[in-house]
Amino acid sequence: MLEMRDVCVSFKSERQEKIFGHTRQQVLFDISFQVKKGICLGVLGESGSGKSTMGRVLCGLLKPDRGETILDGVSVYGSRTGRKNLQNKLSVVFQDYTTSANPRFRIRDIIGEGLTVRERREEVRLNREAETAQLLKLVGLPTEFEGRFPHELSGGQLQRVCIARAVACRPEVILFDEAISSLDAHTQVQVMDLLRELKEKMGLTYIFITHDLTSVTYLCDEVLFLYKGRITEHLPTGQIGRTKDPYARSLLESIIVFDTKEQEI
Ligand SMILES: Nc1ncnc2c1ncn2[C@@H]1O[C@H](COP(=O)(O)OP(=O)(O)OP(=O)(O)O)[C@@H](O)[C@H]1O
Repeated sequence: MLEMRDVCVSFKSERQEKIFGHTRQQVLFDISFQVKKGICLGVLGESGSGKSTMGRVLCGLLKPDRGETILDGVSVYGSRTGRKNLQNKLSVVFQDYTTSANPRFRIRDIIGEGLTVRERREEVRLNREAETAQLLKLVGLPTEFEGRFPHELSGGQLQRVCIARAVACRPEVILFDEAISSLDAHTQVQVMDLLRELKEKMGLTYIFITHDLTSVTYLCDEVLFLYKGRITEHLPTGQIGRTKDPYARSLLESIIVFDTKEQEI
């Protein structure tokens, strides 16, 4: 189980007052929630609400000012063991697949980064060729792609490679930060179907950060709303219509308006 307890984050503000020292802008306020194993938790909020900052705390990249992230009972920032535990169990897929895949690497080397993590953790030597072929198959890509460079793939195909890299180290949790946002609608659905399938097959837990309500309803079991750095609601996706969160309400209303117009046509 993954948990955040009373997490607060602030950044140094640009408007520093020399006489009184640095001023800080707080972006996360007492964030607490739990994600059970096998659940896909959607984190939804408007731009600047703190979603990516929360993601960075979750994946070990940003130590909070206060509070804790706990994975399977071990505090992530409390000790080196905590960070190792996180590195062994959590993978990340970012939005920008073009920069998160080294353009000079062939696809087999990109997937190989994930295999290296597994080799180190399990202290084994893997048959990389066979593993790469298996992973490409798993994400629905032809095995011949292993010799290609990133620019020789479409955006959707490259994001599948990034997903293959993320699952290559056999994680328990995958954090997706706007991972499908820059894909076209059709490819988004294909990638979400793939994510669903992988989750079932591998018993994975997902944290799915997005500003898109539709993808949350398609993929997530639970949804957490962030508004100006605070959690305003955490509820099962099936109950999303009951939300009182202002951002969620505005999103829901915009969808209803869209449906009405469609009917008028
Ligand atoms: N390294 C940083 N230094 C200073 N301020 C930061 C830093 N990272 C984020 N912020 C600020 O924290 C706030 C939250 O940013 P964050 O990227 O977490 O929002 P978000 O909800 O992910 O937005 P978006 O959907 O646009 O990516 C913003 O006001 C941002 O300017």
